[in-house]
Amino acid sequence: MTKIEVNHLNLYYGDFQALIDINIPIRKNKVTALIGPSGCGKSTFLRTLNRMNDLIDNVRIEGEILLDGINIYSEKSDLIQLRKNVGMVFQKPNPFPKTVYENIAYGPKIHGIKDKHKLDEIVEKSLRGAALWEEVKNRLDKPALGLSGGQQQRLCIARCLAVEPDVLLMDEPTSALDPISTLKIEDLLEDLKKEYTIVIVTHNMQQAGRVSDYTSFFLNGEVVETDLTDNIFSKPRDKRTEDYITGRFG
Ligand SMILES: Nc1ncnc2c1ncn2[C@@H]1O[C@H](COP(=O)(O)OP(=O)(O)OP(=O)(O)O)[C@@H](O)[C@H]1O
Repeated sequence: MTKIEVNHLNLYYGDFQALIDINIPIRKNKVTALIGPSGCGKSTFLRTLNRMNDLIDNVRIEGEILLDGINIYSEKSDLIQLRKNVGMVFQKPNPFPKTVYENIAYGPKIHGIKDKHKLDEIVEKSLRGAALWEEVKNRLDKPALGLSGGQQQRLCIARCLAVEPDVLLMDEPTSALDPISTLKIEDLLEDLKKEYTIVIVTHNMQQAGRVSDYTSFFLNGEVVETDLTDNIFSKPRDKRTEDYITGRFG
């Protein structure tokens, strides 16, 4: 089942066209990896999925992105609701300079939840969802910035989960982490996709192979091909994909 359908998406930074006629179906409860050489538009594309590019000057977008069949770029689209439904985790963990608890409770509070008991529940559930609860349950009132990098990144995932999104966007979420923390996040993705639809940008080909069900290969602002990850890695249809995954360029 398709969760997000991208139709004829073009994106321009001023005169420069960074995305060219992108068409990708993003399947519900699957992990879709976006791969491709530096500067080919992966992050730009990821940001179109929750309209983060709206925050950048001089960006123009054509085409449509349907989330559950509704165009997120239509005038009627509710941006606050969209960013709640489509959460984002960045390359570098970016917890707020607050306690572990406050990092998670912040979003639900903004969305109107005030009851302490309910907030406690959300904090525990979100931290469990991000496989972090056991490590932090005794230090909820301690600064989040005192956690290790890998813990901080799982905290950022928990912070997304706290507002009950449907989709998680991850922009190279493990590139700043050590191998063990990376493995923890990769394992976590396997669990998270039971409830969420996940789109992940990764430079790491092995990681794409390990964690994703589908892969889209980007090159110079275009999608060369999208297929089951197994097919992309074992029998790509396009020569350029083959050259990239076998390390001939990029
Ligand atoms: N805010 C911006 N203003 C102008 N051009 C931009 C902006 N952000 C990105 N670009 C350009 O758009 C193109 C795509 O960039 P993007 O960051 O999406 O690529 P990427 O595939 O994610 O790269 P990387 O793997 O290095 O992160 C690049 O040529 C980049 O220079």
